[in-house]
Amino acid sequence: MSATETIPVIDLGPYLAGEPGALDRTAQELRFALTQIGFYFITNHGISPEKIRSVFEQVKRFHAQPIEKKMALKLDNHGTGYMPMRGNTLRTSTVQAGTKPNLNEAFFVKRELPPDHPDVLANRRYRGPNRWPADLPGFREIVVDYCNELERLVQKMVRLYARALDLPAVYFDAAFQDPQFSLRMTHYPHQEGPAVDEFGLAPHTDTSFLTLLAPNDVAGLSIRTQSGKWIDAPAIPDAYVVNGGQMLQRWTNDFFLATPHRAVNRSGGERYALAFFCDATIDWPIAAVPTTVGPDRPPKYPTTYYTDYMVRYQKRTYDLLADAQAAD
Ligand SMILES: O=C(O)CCC(=O)C(=O)O
Ligand SMILES: [Fe+2]
Repeated sequence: MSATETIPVIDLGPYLAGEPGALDRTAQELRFALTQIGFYFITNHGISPEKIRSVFEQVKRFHAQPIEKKMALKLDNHGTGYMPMRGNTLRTSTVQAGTKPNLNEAFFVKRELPPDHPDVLANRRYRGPNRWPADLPGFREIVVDYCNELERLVQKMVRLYARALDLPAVYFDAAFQDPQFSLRMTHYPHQEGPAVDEFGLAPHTDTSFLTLLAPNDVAGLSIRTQSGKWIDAPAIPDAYVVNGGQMLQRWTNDFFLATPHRAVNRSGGERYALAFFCDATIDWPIAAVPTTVGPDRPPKYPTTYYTDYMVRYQKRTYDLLADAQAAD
């Protein structure tokens, strides 16, 4: 298989260990991955398999609750809480029109903010309090700890992004000091039959700067390569799958890709997924970095802000679904 039809594997070990030369060498691999494929695996990322396993256990535990318990935490306009099966108003396809509602249910958590945080008191959009299940002791601690760990990993990874863009290594440090993130804990039931327009998660691109998908024992993710071919992501033990989204395209003037992908569970059993979507600090202006613009390459996007963008994105995908239902 050619290099652009394969998801590359990037070993973060040497870079994270501070080996001389590893930063730039790894950044070159990242540059290839994000300009040619838009997806890559990372190994030796420092997140222990036990920790990952314990979060998967919590996801399973969450979704095993009775529907009334889950509905009590129904998704709010901060994007936190529970989204029921086929009730997917927020993540219908932005890539392929006319698909049925997604066959998954998901629970969303953002950064844990104290109840007296000014943004919480002001009811600032996307800065609301998390909606925790009342009867699952330990759930919150495990999930918050996992988010904290991934946040720290992203803060190390953005140095690779900076070097991959020929910028000083610390270029993104300030922007990612207090990153805006969302952890999506998804349950995909087994799907029967060959329905072509029904997906666990329909073809889409993420909105994020980067998404970290936890190592999954159950296959189901496919990505659309630049040649237009859908390829299945292999399950590589302990390796995260990483991809860029629409914000990364804006940061890089389309130099880095936001590759369409989808999920279908035909494993015969349940499938769970943990997607951590990460962006810069909520107020950071998102504009093409200097090395991606020039006289022959004007900026393609106006300066973007997370809140405005997400409000518009959610409205657009919601309207898409409303239109699709009206047409039924
Ligand atoms: O289930 C997966 O493997 C992919 C999930 C995904 O693409 C998403 O949540 O945005
Ligand atoms: Fe995705």
